[in-house]
Amino acid sequence: MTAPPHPDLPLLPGETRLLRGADEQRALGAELARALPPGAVLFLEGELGAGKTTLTGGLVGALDFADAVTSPTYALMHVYPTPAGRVLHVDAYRVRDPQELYEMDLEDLIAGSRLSVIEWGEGLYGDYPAAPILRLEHVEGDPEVRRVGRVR
Ligand SMILES: Nc1ncnc2c1ncn2[C@@H]1O[C@H](COP(=O)(O)OP(=O)(O)OP(=O)(O)O)[C@@H](O)[C@H]1O
Repeated sequence: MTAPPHPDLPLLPGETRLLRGADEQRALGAELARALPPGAVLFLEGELGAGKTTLTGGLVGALDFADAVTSPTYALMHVYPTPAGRVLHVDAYRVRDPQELYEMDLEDLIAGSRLSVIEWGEGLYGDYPAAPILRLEHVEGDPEVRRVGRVR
């Protein structure tokens, strides 16, 4: 939790990228997977269809996990056992009480994972100050593009 911010990420804080098509979205996920160290957390914010699952698919794929990645919306958490270590994919959107996350022993799960991707985890931003936050957005007038910005 006291890890320094990650200097080698493809996006700097405040920077934004336009990604055309799911392949570019996956490619950013792959870059992030390579840059983030073991135990790191990546926070994602983005409406329905903004590309969170696609980006996570690229991230997990870069760690040599070939199976399909699906949205964790109905499961709260998916666990992908990649050869590089476990990747957690958590959707905290419907978790109103942060206590619920603590009761899952999330902190220990995160510490023992290669990477943890947490959607809508603002209740945890303070606990993981070094973790980057990405905001994924649709681009008005162009359904073939997504905007990805690093908020922190
Ligand atoms: N950069 C991009 N450009 C164009 N289309 C994209 C891009 N990234 C993802 N998509 C497409 O957008 C659709 C929704 O993507 P995805 O399922 O990843 O969104 P999501 O944020 O996970 O949505 P949900 O909240 O429903 O789980 C998919 O068809 C995907 O191929």
